[in-house]
Amino acid sequence: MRTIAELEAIARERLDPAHYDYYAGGAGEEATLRANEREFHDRVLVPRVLRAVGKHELAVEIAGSPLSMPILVCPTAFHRLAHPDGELATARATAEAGTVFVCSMASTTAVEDVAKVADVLWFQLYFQSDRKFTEAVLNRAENAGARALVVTVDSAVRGRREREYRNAFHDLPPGLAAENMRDETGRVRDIEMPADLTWEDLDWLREVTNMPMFLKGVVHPEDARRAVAAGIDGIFVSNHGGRQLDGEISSLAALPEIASIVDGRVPLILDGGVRSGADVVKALALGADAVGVGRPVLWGLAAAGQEGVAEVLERLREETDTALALCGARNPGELTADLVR
Ligand SMILES: Cc1cc2nc3c(=O)[nH]c(=O)nc-3n(C[C@H](O)[C@H](O)[C@H](O)COP(=O)(O)O)c2cc1C
Ligand SMILES: CCCCC(=O)C(=O)O
Repeated sequence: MRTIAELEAIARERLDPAHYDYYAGGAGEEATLRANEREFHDRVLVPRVLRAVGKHELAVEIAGSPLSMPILVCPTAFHRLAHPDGELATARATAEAGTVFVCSMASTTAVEDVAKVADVLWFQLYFQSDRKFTEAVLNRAENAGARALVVTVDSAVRGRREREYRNAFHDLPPGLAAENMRDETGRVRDIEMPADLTWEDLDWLREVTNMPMFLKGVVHPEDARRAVAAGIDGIFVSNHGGRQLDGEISSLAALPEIASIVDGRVPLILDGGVRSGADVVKALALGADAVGVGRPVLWGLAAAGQEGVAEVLERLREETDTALALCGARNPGELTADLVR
């Protein structure tokens, strides 16, 4: 199995440089993008020994969805830029790995088609000010079989991504479209960033869907507290892979305080900078119930389609399995904060 770094190198050769930059890049000077990975390296594991870990397991359940391992695939836009099979390839590999695929609102394959090949499907939403349209998209996802809604809240406006400006990357190539943005006339709408979204709108969202609802992009402990009070079903502790607010706290650094405030009342998913099984174990030890991966999946997809995504997910599974046992834990729930310094 190739490493994630090897797959990224292949992806970089294969991709149009503007598309590689779109995937790889972050906002501003990319300080937060780098901090996400650095934060994992700056923390070390202090494993326990002699704990009879011969029978250990990785499966977890999050908001009623079964995951064969505490790793899910984050929503990322435009998979058909990476590979002609696009989201279908990613969803198939994720189903094979037995975990959750979060379909982006900005997928280049309609959520109904993704649902046909996915196993456990969640749907990510950018709230649109046209509520009728927003409700219609949610109905499409729910009717297709999505089992949870992930509302992205870290994107009141789009982050300033210098690589996109430099490459003048504004549009998808001909033939590709954000298929969930088609209205009843078949026209594809532009995706609006939800600048005026408030907690009250979340109440409305909960009325129009039965899916459990996650907030994605929370890093302030007070927002986590408020989310729990508002009856939210789970939180993605995330800075959008460093693509929104440059200078923002790394997601791993934000996690412990949020875990302490939430205190197990709702599941926490950490994303941003997860690149190895040791990273997964560190995040779980510091309070995450699962982690999400974004770019590694895109590198696998661009390098080798469905096979490449499968390679990334299997590598992360095997590394996590090894790291868990070497830390003296028999399941993700046995990973505790004292294992990380
Ligand atoms: C190319 C790309 C596109 C993304 N598109 C979305 C999106 O459509 N919706 C969303 O909520 N997050 C999106 N994200 C953020 C990811 O869901 C996730 O938070 C981030 O990639 C995690 O960091 P990592 O790439 O270091 O694993 C995107 C990230 C990347 C790299
Ligand atoms: C309009 C699509 C936005 C995708 C996104 O969230 C990202 O590029 O980070």
